[in-house]
Amino acid sequence: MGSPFLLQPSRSLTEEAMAAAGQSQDDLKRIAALRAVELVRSGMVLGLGTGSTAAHALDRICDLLRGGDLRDIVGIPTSEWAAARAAAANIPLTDLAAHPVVDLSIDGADKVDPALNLVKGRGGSLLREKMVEGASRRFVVIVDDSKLVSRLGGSGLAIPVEVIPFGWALTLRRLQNLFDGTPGFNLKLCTASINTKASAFTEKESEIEPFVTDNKNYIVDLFFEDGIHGDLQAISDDLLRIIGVVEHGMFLGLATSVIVARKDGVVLMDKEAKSNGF
Ligand SMILES: O=C(CO)[C@H](O)[C@H](O)COP(=O)(O)O
Repeated sequence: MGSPFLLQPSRSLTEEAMAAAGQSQDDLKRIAALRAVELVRSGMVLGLGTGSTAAHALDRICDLLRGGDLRDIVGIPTSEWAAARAAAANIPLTDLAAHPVVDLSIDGADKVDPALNLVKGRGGSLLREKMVEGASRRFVVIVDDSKLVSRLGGSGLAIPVEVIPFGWALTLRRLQNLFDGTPGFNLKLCTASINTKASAFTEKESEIEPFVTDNKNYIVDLFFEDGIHGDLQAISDDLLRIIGVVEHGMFLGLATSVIVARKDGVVLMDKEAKSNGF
């Protein structure tokens, strides 16, 4: 996979660098989103991402529809949030049953490693995101450069795992067992309050209020002090083998390209140019 997915800038990088100078993180997210939306064509089936960066893409698509520059697109939302926002923007919605192949998905990420592997799902939408983006011909990730890491899972940022509520405490112990002996490993059930995390080993199942996903599941956050080491695909396989685990937030090999907005310009990466700009 190579140049077909490299985006051709509509403006020179120098001009873009000037525009980006002095911009806030949200401005950078918007710049990345606008570049991704340049790939959208009339008639496409679009995967609609979730989060503050994806919101900029949704807004831009809405503007293009309103101005008549885009026609006949349909969107598959990756969350209830995206569905509501797209509906408010008059983006016609569909689903994977009607459209099992998605032309283009555009979404943010929490972290991106040099191999274009991602951590996603801090908004709790990882399952639908992975289903829609995994069904996409192209999955374009939009980030500001704070999301770039040399290794997934470090810097206090968890890898979320979606689990079935039934017997969640047992599932959590199985997750603990999987990483027993891993230095700096910790895990917590994600609670409804965004700022508080319940320690699953010290509180009873009935006493905590878990965060509930769009699919009515819970999230267990996995923390690796120094990032996640080893064969990520093997770790993914091990996680998915645990009964009660539905999905996890490592998106391995799914991103076609990543658009990174930095203060000094925009870096476009695809699978062959993966070290560009890191
Ligand atoms: O995976 C996601 C939601 O489940 C988001 O794309 C990710 O959390 C990035 O969010 P933001 O664009 O707000 O920084």
